[in-house]
Amino acid sequence: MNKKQLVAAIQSTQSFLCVGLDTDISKLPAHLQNHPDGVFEFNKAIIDATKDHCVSYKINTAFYEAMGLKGWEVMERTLHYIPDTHFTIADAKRGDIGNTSAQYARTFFETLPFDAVTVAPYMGEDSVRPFLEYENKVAIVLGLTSNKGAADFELQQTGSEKLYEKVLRTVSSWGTSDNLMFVVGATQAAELANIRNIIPDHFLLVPGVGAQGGSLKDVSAYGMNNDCGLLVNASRAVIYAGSGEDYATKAQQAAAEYQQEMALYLKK
Ligand SMILES: O=C(O)c1cc(=O)[nH]c(=O)n1[C@@H]1O[C@H](COP(=O)(O)O)[C@@H](O)[C@H]1O
Repeated sequence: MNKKQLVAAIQSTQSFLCVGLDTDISKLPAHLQNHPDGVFEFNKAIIDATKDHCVSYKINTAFYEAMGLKGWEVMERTLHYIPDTHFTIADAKRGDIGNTSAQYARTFFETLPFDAVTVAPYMGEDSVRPFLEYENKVAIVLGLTSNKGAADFELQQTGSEKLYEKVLRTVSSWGTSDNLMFVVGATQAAELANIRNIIPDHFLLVPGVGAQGGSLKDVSAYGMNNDCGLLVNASRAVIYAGSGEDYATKAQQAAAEYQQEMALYLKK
């Protein structure tokens, strides 16, 4: 799925919700704990329940890598279960010397046909470039993250600007708003107006609403552009909205609540 199709999906669904499939085996509802394919059954039910309320799914690879061989297989089946009307993100936060990044790009764009992968910019242009060489694929580069540690480097002043501002300005010159997006944490809404001055056209992947306390209202007020330009991710707040046998219904309700609020902001 490309940017144009994503914008059309946001318009028709009236949602810019990305559901995060951070499926933690220890948090599965009791009746799935001993199921031989519990993680996939859980993901399948969550996708069925939420697909009408969201436009994207983000699979955080850590939760699957932690399961070993079986985890990769579950991740692949989950990816193929997501309808192709939805934008798929591998949240893998990769980035290495050029030839290694090329293998990461192959992993997440060819072997596993995701639409996008999250990328760390620390190693510079040659580490990001291989992800930009694919048509209709997107590198989502970490800009200003949602965590406390964002203060350690990203928010530090480097000469006339903060480090994350330098990252946005420099990385955006390596590609286009078609093949690049940036991560900005919902907990960083105060910086969004400034971020929009630097990158007015790029989509932002915004994690940090729900469990991390970020405000959807503030993110929408300061982060939206003419294309919407936002994919707001919620993982735990949706997939663990319930913990019993009705977990999928509870997830649907949580996703529908986000979607209803998003529809209001899209109309503004
Ligand atoms: O790249 C990310 O997705 C990401 C960046 C960031 O700054 N903060 C952040 O929380 N994330 C991811 O977004 C998801 C947030 O999960 P919840 O806090 O449960 O909604 C997790 O998969 C995180 O790894």
